[in-house]
Amino acid sequence: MAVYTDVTEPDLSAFLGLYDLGRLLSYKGIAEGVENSNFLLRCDAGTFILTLYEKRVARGDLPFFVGLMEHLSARGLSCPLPVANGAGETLGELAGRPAAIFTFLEGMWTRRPSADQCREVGAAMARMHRDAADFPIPRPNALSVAAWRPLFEACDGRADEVRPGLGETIQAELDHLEANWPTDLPAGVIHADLFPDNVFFLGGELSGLIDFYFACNDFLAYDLAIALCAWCFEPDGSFNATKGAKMLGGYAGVRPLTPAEIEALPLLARGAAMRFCLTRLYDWLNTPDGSFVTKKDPVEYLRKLLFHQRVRSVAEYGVPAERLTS
Ligand SMILES: Nc1ncnc2c1ncn2[C@@H]1O[C@H](COP(=O)(O)OP(=O)(O)O)[C@@H](O)[C@H]1O
Ligand SMILES: N[C@@H](CCOP(=O)(O)O)C(=O)O
Repeated sequence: MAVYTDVTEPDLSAFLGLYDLGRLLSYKGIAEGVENSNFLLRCDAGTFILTLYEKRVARGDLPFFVGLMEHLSARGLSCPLPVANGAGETLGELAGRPAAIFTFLEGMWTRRPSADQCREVGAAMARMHRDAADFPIPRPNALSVAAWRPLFEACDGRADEVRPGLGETIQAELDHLEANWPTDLPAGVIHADLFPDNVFFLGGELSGLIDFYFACNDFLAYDLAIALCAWCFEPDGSFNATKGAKMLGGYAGVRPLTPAEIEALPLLARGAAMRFCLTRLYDWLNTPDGSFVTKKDPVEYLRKLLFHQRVRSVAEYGVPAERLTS
């Protein structure tokens, strides 16, 4: 579930009074999501999403997230557009939380992505990178390589409760990643969580991207590495090279990769697998039993990490390097 904060009808009606959306017709909490409380709103003016920002989202970051969605929408990328109230403000306060209203995006996310959908996601990501290139607010990645060891240490030596030997594998991998992480790749604004549940499809076509709440400045190819992890493995844990080829080809068709990015991709993918293994591990160990939040399996990302550790070149993701450059 993701409704951590209750909203009463009088409070919501008063909040909506600041907007030009007509009367509140109905509202209900949305079960999906992890970070924030989301509600589906119906008003005279149509259907909208109300988001209440919860504790894990820093207030100081909200102008970056909301501003980025405005910026990308203005460039024609399909993503939620923050709705301004009568005073021209897109961020307000409701039920003691920062709150914003967004346009509703039609479509559904896919649980079993096809190879063609992987290609569409790769291309959409590249367009997002291009469209965000002149977004003026910076936000360093709070979950990049420097954050991984502290996150692991915050797990208090309990990794082996999840799987015997996991702690040792993570230690060794952190040593490798810290010693070898690139310092000089093309960088810009990345989504940083472009998983299947954050991409909507409608009638077979990609209809939009949502959930920009991990977006930040980092290496562009790291975003692609995250998506490779999230989209191109099958439920049995095997890597699907057809999907990998489509994803990388879709991206490079819009924004060709540099030779340095291509060489770094297996390492970036190891980092991506480590990042999601660690955040899931932390949540796994720290989410109380009986909580409404669905815990995500850290071992899924351990397996992906072990796969990427064996990859020697991008060709093993399904596509020869020369097809990814201009
Ligand atoms: N603009 C939108 N249009 C349609 N549905 C949305 C929109 N924003 C969020 N949702 C719905 O709310 C769910 C949770 O949103 P998300 O941003 O992923 O939350 P969280 O940041 O808490 O993970 C999504 O899976 C989707 O069903
Ligand atoms: N994609 C992350 C968790 C973040 O969840 P989201 O609902 O905000 O996309 C993971 O799978 O670990």
